[in-house]
Amino acid sequence: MPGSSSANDHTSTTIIRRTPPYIPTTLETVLLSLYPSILILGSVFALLDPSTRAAPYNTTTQSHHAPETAPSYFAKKSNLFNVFFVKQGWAWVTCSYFFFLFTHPSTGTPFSLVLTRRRIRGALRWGIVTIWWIVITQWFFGPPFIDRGFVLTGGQCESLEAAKAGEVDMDMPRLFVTGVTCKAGGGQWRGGHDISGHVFLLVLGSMFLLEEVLYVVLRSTGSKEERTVYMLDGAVKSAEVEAANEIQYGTAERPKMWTIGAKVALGVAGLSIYMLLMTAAYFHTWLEKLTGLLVAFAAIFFVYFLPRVVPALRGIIGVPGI
Ligand SMILES: CCCCCCCCCCCCCCCC(=O)SCCNC(=O)CCNC(=O)[C@H](O)C(C)(C)COP(=O)(O)O
Ligand SMILES: Nc1ncnc2c1ncn2[C@@H]1O[C@H](COP(=O)(O)O)[C@@H](OP(=O)(O)O)[C@H]1O
Repeated sequence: MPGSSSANDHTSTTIIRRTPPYIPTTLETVLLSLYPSILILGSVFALLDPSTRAAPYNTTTQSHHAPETAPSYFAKKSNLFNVFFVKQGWAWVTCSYFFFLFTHPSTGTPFSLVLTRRRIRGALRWGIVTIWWIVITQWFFGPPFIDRGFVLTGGQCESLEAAKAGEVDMDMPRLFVTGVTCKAGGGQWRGGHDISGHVFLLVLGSMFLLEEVLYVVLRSTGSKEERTVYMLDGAVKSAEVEAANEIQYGTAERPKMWTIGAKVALGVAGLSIYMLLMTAAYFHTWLEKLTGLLVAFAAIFFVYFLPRVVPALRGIIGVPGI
């Protein structure tokens, strides 16, 4: 019967009611509410903090006007965390994840390049979120989704100097230019809805790392955090029923689960969450932050929730730690 599973003994039948797979676990509920809370916290801070309110704000670039008048170090685009961490964000997520994947004892022999089932499935999940990151921020058969959305909602590249001099047809940039090439050419990217690329990348990258690392570590420390899945016959079971054969360790010889790889990945996720707070406080409108969040959550839903409901997808990309 969907929604339950039963265990028999000689005298009675115990019905175990399991939470449906599409309902987030306690950990996921905490994570899913953490992100909107951070965005609200940062935005409310910007509304209330006197120095942030007083600092001139440029609605075209969605940032504080000039570095000299920025209300904090983190309100400057040139801050080192932005330049070396967020602007290279996917490289940090990728490197820390593969370091974790190839050094954690639960996925295979640490520091060996042997491709176990868990490693292959982990790499596939990374591949899907990476394709999503590319489509949204880098390239989607031409300009990425963020730039296409900007143009579709009425935005364009305004190159005032060149237009004044009669050197450009103002309709051409509207069709062909991306946000990056527009700004690099001295134009102003204005008029449309600019989904926050920072919010998108920071939410996607950190939630990906947390989903991948926390379940592996919690599972191996015997946590009660249970994920459920639909089986092919519609029964709801614990995801554990599909766990790959693994070595059973005695208590004394159990390998360390909080490995350096797990700590580095959680460090990257933690710094991403801090930078998300800074982005929420000093950049973008409420709506741009919200759309960045929703576009990131779409991939998280596909990779971590849908496989629990669709066995065929789970058979390909699996569930972290299983
Ligand atoms: C079914 C699964 C199939 C699996 C196959 C998947 C194959 C995918 C291969 C693709 C290779 C990608 C390799 C990725 C490695 C890297 O990360 S290298 C690139 C590093 N670059 C970054 O990290 C840039 C991050 N920055 C941004 O995205 C943007 O600057 C921004 C933060 C979104 C802000 O944008 P602005 O325009 O500056 O506002
Ligand atoms: N936390 C942060 N720290 C510094 N700059 C940030 C930031 N969040 C956003 N920005 C800047 O605000 C602009 C819009 O960001 P996004 O659309 O990616 O959210 C980008 O400017 P540039 O494109 O001029 O670098 C980006 O660098």
